[in-house]
Amino acid sequence: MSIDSTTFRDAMACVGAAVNIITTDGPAGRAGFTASAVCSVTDSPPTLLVCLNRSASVWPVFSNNQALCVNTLAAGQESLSNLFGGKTPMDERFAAARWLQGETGCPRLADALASFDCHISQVVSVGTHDILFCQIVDISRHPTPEGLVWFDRRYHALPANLPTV
Ligand SMILES: NC(=O)C1=CN([C@@H]2O[C@H](COP(=O)(O)OP(=O)(O)OC[C@H]3O[C@@H](n4cnc5c(N)ncnc54)[C@H](O)[C@@H]3O)[C@@H](O)[C@H]2O)C=CC1
Ligand SMILES: Cc1cc2nc3c(=O)[nH]c(=O)nc-3n(C[C@H](O)[C@H](O)[C@H](O)COP(=O)(O)O)c2cc1C
Repeated sequence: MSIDSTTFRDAMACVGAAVNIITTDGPAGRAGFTASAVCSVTDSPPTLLVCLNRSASVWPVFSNNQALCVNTLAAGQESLSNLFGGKTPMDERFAAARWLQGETGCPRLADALASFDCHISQVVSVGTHDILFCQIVDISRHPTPEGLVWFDRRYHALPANLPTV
């Protein structure tokens, strides 16, 4: 059975995922984009993966810099996610938030739920996307996390503590 992309996307729309801003800086310059296709791979060595469409304007920058920071967004950062979700000039994207510099030199979002500073250790191309395997060199976390999930084509806030029933 062959599955068309609308059927695939409609099904994927009901698979909830965290929302992340992936940033980079280095010889090819600074860039960032929003990604929900982010996943833990292994804890030895600590590794995650990020799927990046090769047609995205940011692709050559990530491809050349070989380092990135995965900034997982918190509730309240929906507009920042939309800004990094495409079409907006890069300086405008970064002007909308406060950034620190990570160990790799990549921008770390000051108020992120968690930030994973990484070197890109391996790249595998599948269809339209590159899977970037990222070895983590530093992690920072927010003290009182309130999560954000992309589900059913919109954002949903997750409170820090669900009331007990
Ligand atoms: N993996 C990716 O490249 C993703 C891209 N997006 C893009 O963000 C925009 C808004 O997202 P939605 O309203 O959720 O759009 P949508 O209705 O096009 O997609 C629904 C779901 O399908 C998956 N998806 C969408 N485009 C994909 C792609 N090119 N390759 C692999 N999986 C894909 C994602 O899980 C997405 O949440 C769209 O333009 C979409 O293409 C969103 C999520 C993941
Ligand atoms: C919620 C959300 C999740 C996204 N997830 C991904 C993703 O996992 N991988 C990807 O390549 N693009 C993803 N995108 C689209 C990119 O953010 C967008 O293509 C990127 O900002 C590049 O756009 P540009 O070519 O206009 O710069 C997502 C967009 C949104 C709004």
